[in-house]
Amino acid sequence: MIEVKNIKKGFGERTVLNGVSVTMQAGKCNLIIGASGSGKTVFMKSMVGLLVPDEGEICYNEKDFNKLNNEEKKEIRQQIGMLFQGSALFDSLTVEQNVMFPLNMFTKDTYAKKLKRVNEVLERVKLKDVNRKFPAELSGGMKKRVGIARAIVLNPKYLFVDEPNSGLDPQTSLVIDKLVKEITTEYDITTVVNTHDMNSVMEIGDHIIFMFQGKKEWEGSNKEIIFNKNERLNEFIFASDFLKDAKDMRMLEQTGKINNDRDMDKLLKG
Ligand SMILES: Nc1ncnc2c1ncn2[C@@H]1O[C@H](COP(=O)(O)OP(=O)(O)OP(=O)(O)O)[C@@H](O)[C@H]1O
Repeated sequence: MIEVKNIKKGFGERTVLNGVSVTMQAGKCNLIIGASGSGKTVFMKSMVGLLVPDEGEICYNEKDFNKLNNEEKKEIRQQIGMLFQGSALFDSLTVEQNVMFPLNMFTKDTYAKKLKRVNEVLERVKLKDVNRKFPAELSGGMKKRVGIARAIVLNPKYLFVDEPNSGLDPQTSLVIDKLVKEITTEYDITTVVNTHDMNSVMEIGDHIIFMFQGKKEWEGSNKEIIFNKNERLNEFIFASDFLKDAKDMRMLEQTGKINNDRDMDKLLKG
């Protein structure tokens, strides 16, 4: 369980996070949305311990991460998988070596055991015959899948994903979203995703946190977001492609019918 309690973080004069409190839902996809510069990345970096908040607590199982000793921090870190923007694979390492990297760092397993695990997770993300390839030889979507394989290789309890769809076409984005959602449910992971992508919000957003100027402005589910009455959130979502879907949903509510052939079942599924 991840509980964020009133965290504040600034750089010099600039306050970036201004008292954020939220509980990430266990075994669900928790999405952080908000305009560029609203503090999403700083928030995520604070949660994984890459940044130390000026005030407040980031609690894993009710213990403040920043008050743990090094050994205890290492234990939590081992339970955290991360998928960075752009996948952040090591260019000079093969796919197999990239995915094996966390196992080399955190385990003393034999090579054979590590290789077995690497192949298991590559299979899970539906990648075959890529062990010997280098990242430069892969498509953007394949790189993301390698990144996901690496993020789950240690069987994490927590998965942090920064902008999973950046640089991907809509079709590939959907595949990656689906994979993140499936893995979250299958392995009972608490997943936190930073995203700009409103399609992701509808597809995988079990719990959505809307950030505005360093504060949590709204939180709710992907069904609640459609009919929300928060002005700032509506301004944000109406500036995106989501507008069309949200308008359709409202019309459906008001008139009982929609004026185009969009797949409402798909939009409503949760
Ligand atoms: N290390 C740093 N030093 C100084 N300022 C920083 C630092 N990291 C982030 N900031 C500032 O904090 C603010 C929030 O940045 P952050 O990257 O969290 O935004 P974001 O919501 O993730 O934006 P985007 O969607 O564009 O990635 C920005 O104004 C940024 O310039």
